[in-house]
Amino acid sequence: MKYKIFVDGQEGTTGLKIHDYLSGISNIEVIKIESEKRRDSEARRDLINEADVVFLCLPDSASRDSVSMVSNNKTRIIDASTAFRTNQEWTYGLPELHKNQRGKIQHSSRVSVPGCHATGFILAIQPLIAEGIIPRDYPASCYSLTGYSGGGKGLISEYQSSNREQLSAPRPYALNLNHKHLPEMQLYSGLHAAPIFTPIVGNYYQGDAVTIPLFPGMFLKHVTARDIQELLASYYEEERFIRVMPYDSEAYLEDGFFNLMACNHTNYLDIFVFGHKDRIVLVSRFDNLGKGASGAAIQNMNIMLGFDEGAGLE
Ligand SMILES: NC(=O)C1=CN([C@@H]2O[C@H](COP(=O)(O)OP(=O)(O)OC[C@H]3O[C@@H](n4cnc5c(N)ncnc54)[C@H](OP(=O)(O)O)[C@@H]3O)[C@@H](O)[C@H]2O)C=CC1
Ligand SMILES: CC(=O)N[C@@H](CCC(=O)OP(=O)(O)O)C(=O)O
Repeated sequence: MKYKIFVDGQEGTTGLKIHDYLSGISNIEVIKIESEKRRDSEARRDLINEADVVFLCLPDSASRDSVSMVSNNKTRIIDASTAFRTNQEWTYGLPELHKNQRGKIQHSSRVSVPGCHATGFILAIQPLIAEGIIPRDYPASCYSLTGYSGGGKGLISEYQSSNREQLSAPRPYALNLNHKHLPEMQLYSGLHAAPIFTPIVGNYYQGDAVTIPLFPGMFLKHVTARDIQELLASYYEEERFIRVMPYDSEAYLEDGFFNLMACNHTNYLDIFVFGHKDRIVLVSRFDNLGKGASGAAIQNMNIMLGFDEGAGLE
């Protein structure tokens, strides 16, 4: 039997990339909406209820509308928006989070795809909190360097159609310190308070690196950067898409600089541990359109339908 798959938001950045991935997967039938009807509620309602799995690649409010259109017990939803990420009736689609998270995703009919920056932050810091190294009341902070495709069609068109000089330099944003990923960063990392998070968008299409500075003097146990690398490597040893890089900071730099784009066009997330016994920096590197969005959405579908987890992704 072929599973019917519908992508609501099929002509957006995330939706188009999901279609690319779906074209490499067997045992599915992709059902599409006529282009001119893609915002027509009745046409969307019909396809949503016909499909076995629906990807929502929409703004939050449109995602909520689509979920309210489901009128059967069969349709399973994978939502790329922020709308349901901390909703306890939904499953957070980060299979590597805990040993039992993959099983929850497999049996869930409502799965929320994590935000790109949140993915990088949580995967790097959560094991250290769970292992009792970083205290839950640690005053965490992080910044993220991201390509402009993370901002969807609007930001892509701004970068590609304008020659305003200020777009050539990296631009910090969310300086109100209320970025929409903070609630999920706090909830799934296990921290008591959200981190101070300042993302920075650069004049390149895709690729994201989340950097977390840490002071070992504030930890609950005496550990060095090398110990942290060993702990993370062991925590993610069996994970196919999480690669914890060996501790040897200089080896990862190209002429002294870090390459933000080395995970592009893959579903990998690489974790680096830099530093020593006094100062540590964790860096998560990934493709914001891969493990940060569409790749993660496909990985969740594969788990939910019992497919090979890497189907279409490798
Ligand atoms: N880009 C990224 O890296 C990531 C994006 N996300 C999330 O995924 C979701 C989609 O983002 P992205 O693909 O980047 O956004 P885009 O702006 O590129 O695409 C949004 C899509 O939603 C459609 N849409 C907008 N409003 C409505 C509406 N009222 N009814 C029906 N369709 C509507 C648009 O239709 P139309 O074709 O007519 O414009 C378009 O296809 C967002 O929630 C975003 O936060 C998550 C992780 C990363
Ligand atoms: C450059 C840019 O604007 N990036 C987006 C992140 C996109 C993403 O992962 O987040 P959502 O799934 O929550 O949309 C931002 O920082 O808001």
